[in-house]
Amino acid sequence: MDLLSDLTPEQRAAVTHIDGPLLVLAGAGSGKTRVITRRVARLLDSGIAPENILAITFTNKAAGEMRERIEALAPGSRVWVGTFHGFCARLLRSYARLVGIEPGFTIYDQADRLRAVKDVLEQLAGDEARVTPERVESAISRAKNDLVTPQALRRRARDEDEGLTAKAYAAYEEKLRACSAVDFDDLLVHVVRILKENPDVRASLDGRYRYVLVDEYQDTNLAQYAIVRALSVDHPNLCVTGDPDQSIYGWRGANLSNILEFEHDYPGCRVVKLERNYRSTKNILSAADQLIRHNRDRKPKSLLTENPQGAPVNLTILARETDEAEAVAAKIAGLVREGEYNYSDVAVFCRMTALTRPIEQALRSARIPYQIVGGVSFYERQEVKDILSYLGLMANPKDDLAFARVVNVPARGLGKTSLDHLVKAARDRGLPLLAMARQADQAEGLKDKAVRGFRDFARLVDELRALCDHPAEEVIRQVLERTNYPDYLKANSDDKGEDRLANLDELVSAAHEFELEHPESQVHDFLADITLASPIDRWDEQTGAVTLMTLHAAKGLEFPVVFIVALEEGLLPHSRANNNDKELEEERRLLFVGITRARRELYLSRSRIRTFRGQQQATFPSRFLDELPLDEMEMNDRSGISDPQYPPPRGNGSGSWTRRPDAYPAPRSSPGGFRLTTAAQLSGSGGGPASPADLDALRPGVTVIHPEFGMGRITAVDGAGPRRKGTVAFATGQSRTFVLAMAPLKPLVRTGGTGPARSG
Ligand SMILES: Nc1ncnc2c1ncn2[C@@H]1O[C@H](COP(=O)(O)OP(=O)(O)OP(=O)(O)O)[C@@H](O)[C@H]1O
Ligand SMILES: [Mg+2]
Repeated sequence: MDLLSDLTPEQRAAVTHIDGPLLVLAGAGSGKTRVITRRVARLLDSGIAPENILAITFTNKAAGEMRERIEALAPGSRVWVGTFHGFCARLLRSYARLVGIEPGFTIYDQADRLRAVKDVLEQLAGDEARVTPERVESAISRAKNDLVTPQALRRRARDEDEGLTAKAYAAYEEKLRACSAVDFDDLLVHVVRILKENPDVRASLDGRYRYVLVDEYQDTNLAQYAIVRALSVDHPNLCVTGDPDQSIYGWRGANLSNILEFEHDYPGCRVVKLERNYRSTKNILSAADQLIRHNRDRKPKSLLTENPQGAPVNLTILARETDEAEAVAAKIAGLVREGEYNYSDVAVFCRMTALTRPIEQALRSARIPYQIVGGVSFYERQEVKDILSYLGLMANPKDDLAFARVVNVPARGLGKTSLDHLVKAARDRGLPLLAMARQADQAEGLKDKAVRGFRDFARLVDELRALCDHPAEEVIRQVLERTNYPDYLKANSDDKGEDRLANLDELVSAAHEFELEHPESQVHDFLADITLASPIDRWDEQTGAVTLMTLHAAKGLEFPVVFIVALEEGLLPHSRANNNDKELEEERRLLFVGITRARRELYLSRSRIRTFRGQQQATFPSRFLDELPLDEMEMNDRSGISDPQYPPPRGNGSGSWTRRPDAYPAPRSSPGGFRLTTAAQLSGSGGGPASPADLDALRPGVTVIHPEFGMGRITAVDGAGPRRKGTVAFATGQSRTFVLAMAPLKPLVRTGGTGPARSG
């Protein structure tokens, strides 16, 4: 196949550039990923050995696609293509001892890591801890990605909570070490250390990976940056591609300056810009372009395409989230019925996984096949995780987390108290739990029955461990048989029992497939492969199903038809981002990424009332909607409800977003409908203190409007009479407490559904 004929001159320049640093800086859908793939093929064509090439992509999914394309262009070549984490896991197996880790280390996934943080916090602070394990976990992750040590974090701590976080970080690190485990971030951090502290290793890897290619470079973090840099000193044949407008992982430590400073880091590097978009219609690109222009912290850049104008971008407003979901399902059914698209051409994106549930329900009742990317993944299901924990404990007898997970699964009469005794005894002696279980008779406070239980369990695990070098499939079958796990599952499941047994079969076939692909592999290879697989890897294009995923997971992909739902304040942008311009710009880029996934048709929607996490609330339109070219779009209000009047009468438009009054034409009447009206609208009063009737209505759970802070919900009410105070959580993310009798708070009241709507 001719590698160059279907490329533009700019793309060709990037593909044919062989030696020296190269930066491909280009907009969405302009062919960056295509350039990377072609360039690998071209390098091979020009005689470079496959083992000298390292191609890094953002997801395993992208890596798989790239491997396939390279296979088609250059059959049989063994180029290493994968994610940073996959690459580092591999390096670390070879060089683990250089950082004091055993090569048989276990990789802890997100859930394991949270479990470990919880244990550590409990140990340090008991029930007193004022910080949540989730926060500590993300602080640790952040610190690791910024290459900050526990000691350094401790020095930086400014208050008690931060001090506890730093202590927890140190204890967590110790725990991992004792369990001979590493977490996802460690994979990178350890490799950075190896490269830094061992010049000879660095030089030999630099020589081995002579040609390094990194896609989506705008989302690399400091550790990833350090790795790429260390591998490109003697052979700076580094090619990175990226689009600053698509940087959406800042919250996870990605650093945009890696790409912005590339020219400075690699002086004399070649810069190629790709200007033309090959993916989307003019209408879709125009929406993306207008939106992203609202980011101030950005170099101006236009998105151009020679593709057709296409259908206008559609924005539909529905009454409730269930209506929205049904509208999406009905539209998808219609598109497929008309014959132009298959289900697999369609994707539905939302800001958070929790928002997919109503969509799922609607698709199910419309009998539309769908697959979710990023929900509770197969390997996180309890029964699968149990069996994997047995495997983990076999492969790494120091894995205390795995021990604690399965010691009483199936039930062996080893409850929490017994385990606590064992943990204490193990800690006193500096032993792993499995080793302590072998000599459980020495542990203080254990009843005879528990001693026997622990020793039996240790014996079982030791017998199983003898099988460790057998193929994973056989090992799993043995574990199932010797633990009687299937019987336990049958006895302990409700109506899901069959599903759960089927999941175990699925696990056996996964192991079988893995062996076919990796004939020499052992149990820990299989485990590593599973742990590193991100949810998106289990997403299969061929299934003929609609894809449901978060905006974050959609990066790099493309679909003929895209729906983006729940475009509401507090969701997109996320409420967290409200008081922070940087985060707000990242939210805007997130929507930009979503929009630019669409090739031919784009449907945006929101609902006026949403029940989310158990709370029913009136919503505000996402501020980003006002930044779209509404006059070029097709607008469709099917809610039968008018927006609450905003800004309220005495407000001076101080909301951080503005609404064009004509943007969402409200229906004149809403027969049989349901309308939200503010008390202020009803009484015609301004923004002064609440009227006695309003005051009565100010109770927890009630949605209110404040002239300055906008919409919010009362979360708590305290005291009585004129000093009664209420706390309001605003849609902006702020929370404030008011003396209710003095505050200009207006409740949103529900009225009957007749008569003309007074919309704002
Ligand atoms: N020269 C070209 N001729 C025809 N189609 C092209 C050309 N270059 C790219 N494409 C197509 O345009 C689409 C977008 O390309 P690609 O995914 O490589 O873009 P990208 O820059 O990586 O996008 P993103 O920023 O979203 O990652 C793909 O379908 C690709 O096959
Ligand atoms: Mg790409």
